[in-house]
This record gives sequence, C-alpha cells and structure tokens, in this order.
Amino acid sequence: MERQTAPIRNTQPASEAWADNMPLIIETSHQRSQQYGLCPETPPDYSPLARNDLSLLIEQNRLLHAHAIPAMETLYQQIVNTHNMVILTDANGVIVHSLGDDDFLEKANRVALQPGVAWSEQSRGTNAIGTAIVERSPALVHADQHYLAANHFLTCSAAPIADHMGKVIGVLDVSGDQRSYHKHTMALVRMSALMIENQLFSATFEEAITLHFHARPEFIGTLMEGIASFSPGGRFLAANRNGLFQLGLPFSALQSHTFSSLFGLPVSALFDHYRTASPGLLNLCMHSGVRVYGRAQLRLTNSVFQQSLTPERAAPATSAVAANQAAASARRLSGLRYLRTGDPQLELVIEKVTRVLGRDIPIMIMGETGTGKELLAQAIHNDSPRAMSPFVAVNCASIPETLIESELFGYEDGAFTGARKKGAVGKILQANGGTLFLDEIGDMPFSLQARLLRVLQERMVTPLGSDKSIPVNVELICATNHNLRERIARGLFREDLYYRLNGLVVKLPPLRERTDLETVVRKILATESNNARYEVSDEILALFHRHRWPGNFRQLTNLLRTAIVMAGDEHQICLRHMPDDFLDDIEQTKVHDHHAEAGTARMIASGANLEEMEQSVILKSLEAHGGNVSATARALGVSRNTIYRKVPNLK
Ligand SMILES: Nc1ncnc2c1ncn2[C@@H]1O[C@H](COP(=O)(O)OP(=O)(O)OP(=O)(O)O)[C@@H](O)[C@H]1O
Repeated sequence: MERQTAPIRNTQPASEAWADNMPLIIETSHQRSQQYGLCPETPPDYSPLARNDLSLLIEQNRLLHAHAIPAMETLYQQIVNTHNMVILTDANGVIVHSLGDDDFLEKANRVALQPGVAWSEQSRGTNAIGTAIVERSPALVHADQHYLAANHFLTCSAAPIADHMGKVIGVLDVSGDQRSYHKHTMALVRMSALMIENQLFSATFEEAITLHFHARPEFIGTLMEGIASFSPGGRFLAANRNGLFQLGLPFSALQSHTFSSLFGLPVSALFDHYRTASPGLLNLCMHSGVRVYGRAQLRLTNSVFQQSLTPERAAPATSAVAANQAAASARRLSGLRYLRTGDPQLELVIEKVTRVLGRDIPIMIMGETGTGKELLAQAIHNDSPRAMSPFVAVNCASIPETLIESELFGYEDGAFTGARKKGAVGKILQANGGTLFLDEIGDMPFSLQARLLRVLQERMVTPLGSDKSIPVNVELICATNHNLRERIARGLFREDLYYRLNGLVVKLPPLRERTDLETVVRKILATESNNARYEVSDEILALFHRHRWPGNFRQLTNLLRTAIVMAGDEHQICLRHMPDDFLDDIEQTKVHDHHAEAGTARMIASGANLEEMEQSVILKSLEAHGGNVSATARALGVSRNTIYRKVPNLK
C-alpha cells in the first residue's frame, strides 16, 4: 500500500487555522488551475463514468463507502431543506455517493453532483473537493472563488478523510446554492469526516487491543478522543488523527513503539485492570509525561488473550497485520452491489435474492466450484437486516463425518470422555440472530439430515449430551454444486429436507458463461494490487475468453495474483507473466479442439448423419464425465431427458 508520510493538515480538529489561510489557499489554487491550462469561461464537461466503471469505483472504495453512508445521512439531517447536497468522493475527487436536494440545480447542472463525475482540481480548477485533496486540509470555496465561471453559483465545504496512516482516501463535501451559505456548515463537515475516520479505524482494527484516551476524562467517547491500537503482544499498530496528535509523534516514528514504551505499563496490565470487579477509567502517563485517562477495548479471542499475556516483542509484519485486518473488514462489509459487474445472469440472481432479503425464506445457491457461492451468501447476509449479527459458515464436505454433529449442534460439559471434557457451542447457536451458511449441503451425512430438519422446523437446538433444548433463530443459506434431486433419487439426500431448504434457488453462472469477464479481470487486478493500475494485454484477454476456467473465480484470482507479482513494475500483464500450468492448459485445449475438429471431419468423410454425430459427441462426453448423465447434460447444455432420448440404449 502506498504510504503518505506528510502529515495531513489540521491534526488538531479544534483549531480554526484553516479559515485564516483560506484566501491564500484560494489564491494558490487559482495559480495551479491556470497552470493546468484551464480557462475560467469554458463550460465544463460533466460526463460521469460508465456504469461498469462506477461499480468498479464503488467496489474499490467499499470500506469508505460503507462507513461514510451513516455519517452522510446524519449530516444530511442537519441541512435538510437548505438546497444542499452531501457528497462523498474517492481520493481522486470522483463522486462515489451523493444525497440530498438537487432541486436547486439547473437541470443541466444536476448531473454535475452525481456519482461518477470528477471534481479534481485538474479537471474543475479551484473547487472545495479538488482543493481539499491537493492541500490535504479542509477547504471552503464560495461563489466566485471557484475557478470556473460555471461553478460560481455554488458554495462548497469539503474535508479530506484519511486512513490510519494519514493517507487521504476520500473527501466529504456539502455543496449548495451560494445563497444558502451558512458559517456552521464547514464545522459540521469536518466533524462528520472525523466520525467516518474513527469508524473506519475501529473496523480496521476490530480484533486489536484498542485504547481510547484523552487528558480530560469527559472527552472519552467523543470525537475528541484519541484512539490507538496495539497487537496482542503490545506492539503499536495505528492511531486515529487525535491519537497521533496527543501522542505527539508521526505514524512512522510510532511504528517502533509498544504500549509500554508509550504508556509505561506492560499491555497485560490492561487485562489485569479489566479483571477487577468494577474497573473505572485507566490513569496513564504518556512517554511525554502528560497524564491521560483511558478506556481499553479487548475484543479478543481466547487464544489472542493468552498471547497477550506473553511479554511484548516486536511484531515484524505490523503493516501485514493491519492489511489483513483491513481485508477481513472489507470482506465482512461487501454487499450485493459490490458483486455487480454487468453480467445479466448475475443481475437476475441479485434481483431475486434482494426480493427475499429479511423475509425468512431459505436460499439455495447452486454453482460450480469457485463461482462465488460463499461470497454471495456473505453479501446477502451483509445486506440483510441481520447484518450486525454473526455470519457463520460451515463447509459440510470438509468436516469429518464423525465431527460434524458436535460442530453443528455443540455439546455439553462431559458429553465426551477424554480430552474434550468441556462443553462447546455449536455453529447453529453461534449463528443465533444471524445467518447460517451451510456450504456443500449435499455432503451432509444422511443420519444428520433429520436432526437438521428438526432444528429448522422447531427452531430449537439440543446440544449433544444435553436434554435441554435452546431456542434458535437463524436465517439459512445453503450452497451445493451437486444435483440434489439426483442425490435424492440415489437415497443420499432427504426429500423433506430438500423442500425445507430450497425456498429460493439461484444458480451462479460459471466464469466461462459470464459476459463481464473484462470488468471482472479489472476488478480483481485492482483489488489484488491495491489499486496499482495493472492491466492485461489484448492477447491475454483473448486467451481468457477462450479458456474454460474449471476453477472459476478462485482460479482467475490466483492466476492474476501471480501475474501481478511476475509483472512487477511493468503494469501491462503479458504472456510471459502467466504461470506455466495455465499455458499448458491453453495448449491442451488447442490440441483437444484440433482432435475434435479432425474427428468431425472424419465422421463427415465417412458419411455419418447429424444424428450419429450427436450420439458420438454425447458418448464422448459421457465417457469424460465417468458415465454421469447429469454432469454430461450440464456440460452439453441439454436436459437429462435429451441425453436418454438421443442415446436410447443408455441405462
Ligand atoms: N465476483 C467475484 N469477484 C471477485 N472475486 C470473487 C468473486 N466471486 C468469488 N471470488 C473469489 O473466488 C474465490 C472463491 O469464491 P467462493 O469461495 O465464494 O466460491 P464457492 O463457489 O463458494 O467455492 P466452493 O464451491 O469451492 O466452496 C474466493 O477467493 C473469492 O474471493
């Protein structure tokens, strides 16, 4: 991740220093606008990004977007009916989300404040969003302070939003008719930006030890508090804007610190403090000698708690820890809109699942391996009213048959002899209030299917070794790449459970059938390279279109991840960056296609008719699928009945 080391201005939110500098900021911004070659009288081009590019932009900014929306809505409540809009942009000034009254705008200008339009200084000259990005500080640009005459009717107040390393990742702005100017708007925008930064910070370091601190106890829990995060071993991870200000050191210097070097106590003292019956505020002395009050949050798993009791030691991969945490948060936050990349089959799936969100209708997701079934399940959960409750995934194929019962239903103390004497909460209860995702449900042992059905019907779980039933309320999503009807016919899956599970059945298309491969490739490249602007050559794209992708998204993601590493500083990915096994696969496909062509030519030469040729293709496909009629039918895109009809002596 690119790191901005220059401190973002105005680290002390209470300061009003920016206001005094404003005329100077405007003046230098006008000089820059001139240097960009902009002409004040030229009517600006407000064309927004194309729909797919906008989806990609939202996807790339999904953490920011998700955390900014509640703050934007609260901010909008403060300015409703004032002919103003609340706007969120990415780090380049492109609008990601906007809300509010646009009725103050002329029709032609209405589009200018909509998602997908760029407001960088380079494209629009002096304007609050673009200037806040360049100056890395809040900017108020009023009426004719805008460089372009077309924007003189606006008054805009913008504040940059920084991540935990001080890098600007977006801008929050309120724009309205210049006659609606109000001197408090800028303060509201700055407070809201700070609120978004704090939310992002908490989400990124959710699993870490977090200290909320301030020299005045009444400021703890307010926007003025400092927040600092530490690894379980006590190593400094990050601090919010006010945390950096209070600690008095830049992020780069703090990276070599620990909890004890900053606060003079081992991190285990926090755990000791919270073990006491009524722990009050912590009383701490910072390395600078300043005394502060603090409240720690120790949202940690048991194993992490144990580690925390071991002495502090340097964590070599601090940024990797942070990156993993950020990635985990991003995963948790991604909703259905982030899966939209333009494929019509997928659009239909999203439309269907959106209709049943929160309706207590079980969803069954079908699809080949790697088509994104789990990702879809997580997105459904994230968009449902249960989003703040747990999402618990169980892969029925990967847990040994002997363990799956206790894993799902849990067990009481003493239910087992030997090592596992203590009880455990099963996955079903862990998902209580949230969503239970049963992956590869077709592999659920037959003997357990009746128990699962009972839980779903009675909404009660009885742990192993217990005679008490516990009420449970879960939304159920299942996934399978088997044909469950076929498994029912073979006596491997209970029909009654099948009907209980398939409230809404959706099928995810395999990658080879998707029409949005190019957008998907761009999206994965952006995610895997941290937006480092990689692209694939036309030659590679053509190969991708021809490839059958047996591993679907999983295969494509792994391939692009490797290719990015191989390409290094060359940002165009070409054939020489592809792994050998992929090139071998492509070669084999060519040979296979060649044989198929030769076989067809032979049949034509021998005078075979169309019916015989069809039979021959079906028999070859059956052979390739080990005689499995359903798999053959799927591969050839016909029904099972068609297979039986075309090859009558099959049985
Ligand atoms: N739309 C998508 N965009 C980007 N990556 C995706 C997408 N869908 C899936 N992936 C990635 O592909 C991989 C496989 O996804 P996932 O586990 O959801 O698939 P699955 O269908 O549940 O696979 P399996 O059937 O093997 O369990 C994951 O790394 C996931 O992040």
